[in-house]
Amino acid sequence: MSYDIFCRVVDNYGDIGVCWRLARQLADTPGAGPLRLWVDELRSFARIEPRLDPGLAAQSLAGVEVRHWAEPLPDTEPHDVVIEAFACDTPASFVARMRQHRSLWINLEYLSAEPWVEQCHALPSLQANGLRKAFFFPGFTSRTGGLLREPGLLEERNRWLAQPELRAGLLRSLGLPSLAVQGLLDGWRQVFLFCYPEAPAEALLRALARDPRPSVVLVPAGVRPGLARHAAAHVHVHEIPFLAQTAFDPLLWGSDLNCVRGEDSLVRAIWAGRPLVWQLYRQEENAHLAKLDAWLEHGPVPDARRGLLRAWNTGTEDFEQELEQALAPDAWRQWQQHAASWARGMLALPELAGSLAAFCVEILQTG
Ligand SMILES: Cc1cn([C@H]2C[C@H](O)[C@@H](COP(=O)(O)OP(=O)(O)O[C@H]3O[C@@H](C)[C@H](O)[C@@H](O)[C@H]3O)O2)c(=O)[nH]c1=O
Repeated sequence: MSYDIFCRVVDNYGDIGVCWRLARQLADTPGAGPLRLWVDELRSFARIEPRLDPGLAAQSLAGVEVRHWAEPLPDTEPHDVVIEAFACDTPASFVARMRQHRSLWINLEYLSAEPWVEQCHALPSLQANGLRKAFFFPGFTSRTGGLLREPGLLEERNRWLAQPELRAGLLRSLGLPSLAVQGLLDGWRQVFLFCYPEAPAEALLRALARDPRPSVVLVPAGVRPGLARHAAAHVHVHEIPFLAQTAFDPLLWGSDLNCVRGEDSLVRAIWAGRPLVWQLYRQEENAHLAKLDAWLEHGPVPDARRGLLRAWNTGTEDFEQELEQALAPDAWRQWQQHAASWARGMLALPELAGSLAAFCVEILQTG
C-alpha cells in the first residue's frame, strides 16, 4: 500500500511534527510501498529535521519522498491512500487524479480526548465525486485511532535510562555549564519547559525557588526569551538548542517534570512516563479548556493536580501555589507513580500508524 500525505504548516511545529513522525512510521510498516510527504513550508520542517534541505522541491529522507507542496502541483500519479492532515485541503488537480486511480482519501484529525471523537472516528465522509473518504481520529481510548508510538520505544527509553553516562552526554551537548550538569546528575530537579507565551512561566520559577531541591529549567531556543532574568539562587534557567525530532525524546526521558504543548510533544511526554504539564493550543471561545477538562477525565494526573493544569492553561498566578503543593515530597511521589502507571495503561491503546494502515487495508480490500 502506497501513501501520499499532505501537510500544511499552519503555525508552530505540530502539524509537520505529527506528519513527519507518522510518515516515517508508515514507511516502516511491513508491506508499505512508496510514501510521499507533501509539505507547503519546508523551513519549519528543517527546524525539526536538520537533514532536510529546504531549498529542494523533492528529496528522499528516512524512506520518505519529501515534496515541496507548491501549486500548481506537477502532474503526479496519486498513491493508494491519500492522507489529508488536519483538513488541509488536498489540491483539486490531485483530487481529480485520485478519482482515476481510485485512491482512498483519509482525513486525519487533531488529537482530542473529547467523548464525541469515538463517534466520529472512522466514519465515512460522503463525496459527490464518488471518492471514498473517511475520518481518522487519534485519541485516548480503544475506540479511536490511538496514539503514535514507534515499535520498541519504551524498551529504548529504559535502556537509555539505565545508562546515566548517556544523560550526562546529552546535558553536556546542550551547552549546560558543568555545575548544572553535575547538579542534575547528583539529583537536582530537571524541568523541561516547552510552552506558549501565555504560560505563567515566572510563577513556575517562583514555586521552584521555594522548593529546597535545586532545579535546572531547560527552555528550547526562542520559546521563552528573557526568562533567565527571573532565575533565583537555586533555580537555574538555560536556553538549549532546538533538537532534531529524532533526538528529542531523551530530553523528556531525563526530565523530572515535562511542560509540553500542542499535540506531538504531549504524546512524547506521555511515553516518558514522568509528571507532565500540558498547555493546549489556544482556541476561540476557550474551546481548548473544554478539551483540557475532557483529557483530565481520563486521569492523566492525580485529582489534586487538576487545578495546576487548569492554572497553567488559563495563565493564572494560582499556578505558583498549585506547583508548590505538588512539589511537596509526598505529593510529588504520588504524581510520579500516577504518571508512570497512567502511561503504562496507555500502552493498551491502538498504535496510530498501525491502526491507520490496518483501517486502510480493510477499506481497500472490501472495495
Ligand atoms: C522543542 C522541540 C520540539 N520538537 C518537535 C516535537 C514536535 O514534533 C514539535 C512540536 O509540536 P507540538 O508539540 O505539537 O507543539 P506546537 O505548539 O509546536 O504545535 C502546535 O501547532 C498547532 C498549529 C496545532 O494546532 C497544535 O495542536 C500543535 O500541534 O516539535 C523538536 O523536534 N525539537 C525540539 O527541540
